[in-house]
This record gives sequence, C-alpha cells and structure tokens, in this order.
Amino acid sequence: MNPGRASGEGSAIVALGLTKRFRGGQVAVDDLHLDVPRGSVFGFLGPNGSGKTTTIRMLLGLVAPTGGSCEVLGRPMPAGLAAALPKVGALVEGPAFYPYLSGRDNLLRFDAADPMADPRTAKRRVGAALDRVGLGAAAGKRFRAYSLGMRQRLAIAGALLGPRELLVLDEPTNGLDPQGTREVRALIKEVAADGTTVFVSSHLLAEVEQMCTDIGVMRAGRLVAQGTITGLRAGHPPRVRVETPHPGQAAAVLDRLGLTGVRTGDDEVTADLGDRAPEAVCAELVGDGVAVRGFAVVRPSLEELFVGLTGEGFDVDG
Ligand SMILES: Nc1ncnc2c1ncn2[C@@H]1O[C@H](COP(=O)(O)OP(=O)(O)OP(=O)(O)O)[C@@H](O)[C@H]1O
Repeated sequence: MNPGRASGEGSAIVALGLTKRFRGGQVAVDDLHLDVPRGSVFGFLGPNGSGKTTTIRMLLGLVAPTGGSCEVLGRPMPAGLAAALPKVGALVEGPAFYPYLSGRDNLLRFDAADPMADPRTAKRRVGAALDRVGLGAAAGKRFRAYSLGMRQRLAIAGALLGPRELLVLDEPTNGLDPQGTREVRALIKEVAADGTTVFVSSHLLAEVEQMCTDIGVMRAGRLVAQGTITGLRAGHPPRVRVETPHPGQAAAVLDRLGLTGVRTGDDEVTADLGDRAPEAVCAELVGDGVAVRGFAVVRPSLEELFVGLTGEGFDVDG
C-alpha cells in the first residue's frame, strides 16, 4: 500500500471507510480512507471540529467506529488492541500530572497505572524516557516549576515509556508558547529520526509543513487530500518570477527557452521553471539585454496547494 518509499515497508495505520456517527446523528468522521506509511511523520491537518480527535480515538480503540475498519501496526482494531498497544505511544488527552511531584515521580506513577508495563523495569524506562525528551537534568524538579514546553515534553515522555513503533500525538503544541512549540517540534523530529512513525494532528498548516513528511487533510469529517509533501508539491512545479521594465522582451526569452505558462505583468514576467536551472535562465535574460531587477524561484506554499486541491481556501488559524 505504500509504493515508492525506500525504508519502513508497509503502513503503520490504515483506515478503510472509517466512519463515526454520534448518537445525535452528527457524523464526525465520514468514510475515511487513510494510509500512514511506516517511518513517516504524518501530519493530520484540519480545522477544529473536522474530526481529527474522533479519528484518533477510533484508531486507539477508545471509541467504536459505526462504519468501516482500521488497522494499527498491521493489527485490526479494536480486536488487535492488546497486541498493538504496547508498541504505540499516545498523547490524546494530556495526562494529569501532580504539581508537587517531580517529573520523574510523576512518570513513575503514570507507569505504575499501566497494566501492560513491567514494574521491575520502571525506573530504567522512566530515566530513559526523561533523557529522550531532554528532561534528564530536570527530572528531580517539581512539575509546577516546569515551563509549558517542559510539561508537554514530560507528557510525550509518558508516551515513550517503552520502545514504540508508532507515536500518536493529538495537537501536541496546543496552548504552548513559541519556545514550547519549538521544543516539541524538535522532539518530534528526533523521535522520527530514530525510525518511529509519528502521527500528529494539528490545525496549523505551517506547523505541519515544518515537521511532517506526509499529510492528510480533514475538512468536515472527510479527508480532502493525502500524500507526501514532496509529492503534493511535485504536482505544482516551481515558477520563476522576473522583475523587469522590459516584460515583453523577457517573455520572448522565456518562450524561446521553452518555459511554459509564461504570464506577463506590468513590471514582471512569471513562468513554469520546469527542469531548467534557474541560473541558466537568468544568464540568458541578462545575455539578451533584459534589465533584470529581481529574479526568484517561487514554490507554491502548502496553502496554495490546498486551494488547488480543494478548490477553496483553508483557514487553519482558528
Ligand atoms: N461524543 C460526541 N458526541 C457528539 N458529537 C461529538 C462527540 N465528540 C465529537 N463530536 C463532534 O464531532 C465533530 C468532530 O469533532 P473532533 O473533536 O473529532 O474534531 P477535531 O478535528 O479533533 O477538533 P478539535 O481540534 O476541536 O478537537 C465535532 O463537530 C464535534 O462536535
């Protein structure tokens, strides 16, 4: 199900027609087909209320689907819950930590509440998880003295108390200050670099663009786009923009070079770059006597891609 990816064969998560209709009739997730490749950092993007949390809750066996099916790490859910869950770290509703206990003691309590965790190895695993999230030095500090970023890193450490193949994080940067957001983002990248698949939901497009390899976009319970960020971009090639007082002359040069989609404005010309080297294009323009005031290669932002994919804007700041 995952052609073209060199490493991490197979899918970490597959959903086939997954649907959740709540009792009141509200369809929170509607016929969702999802394929999360192993080894990816998969950004599950969508505005508030688009069905991300409900999907995650179904994947983790916390709520039963009313239609369709899903697999996590090759196990059908919820039947394969006991086999899959020890390899899955999840942060859905953040764990409640005791303010007067240290980060370490909080994690020891948290681990003790997990019937699948081995108490004999608790100390070692807690120490390793704290180191993993960069809280080794602050392990003995009381939770209430932790910054927002440290608190969230502790919560993620709670999801990393065993060796995990998949980490599921629901809006892990929600409510964090910019520093905390940076810390969590860096941590996610580190965890992914170790080979763990990360499935992370977010309503922030820029955030997903910065840390994810793959994305799925939810809108009103439906998946409206899915793919690798590079793949989505490849369908929308970069354009060159030439600022010049001679747009007609510049357009003629670009035409001659075989660039397509040439559009002429007042003081600029744009065109699809294709596989041409931008420096060669610039040199041709200058060689032909075009006064080049500005030259840029413009790649479409993810936001522009979504407008193209969904035919509408994507307000993800809400
Ligand atoms: N237990 C429930 N009963 C009825 N409706 C629900 C329930 N849980 C969620 N919903 C509705 O389902 C829709 C999707 O909610 P969900 O929480 O999955 O979205 P979300 O994308 O995670 O948004 P958020 O980021 O705000 O959590 C919303 O309209 C929500 O009101």
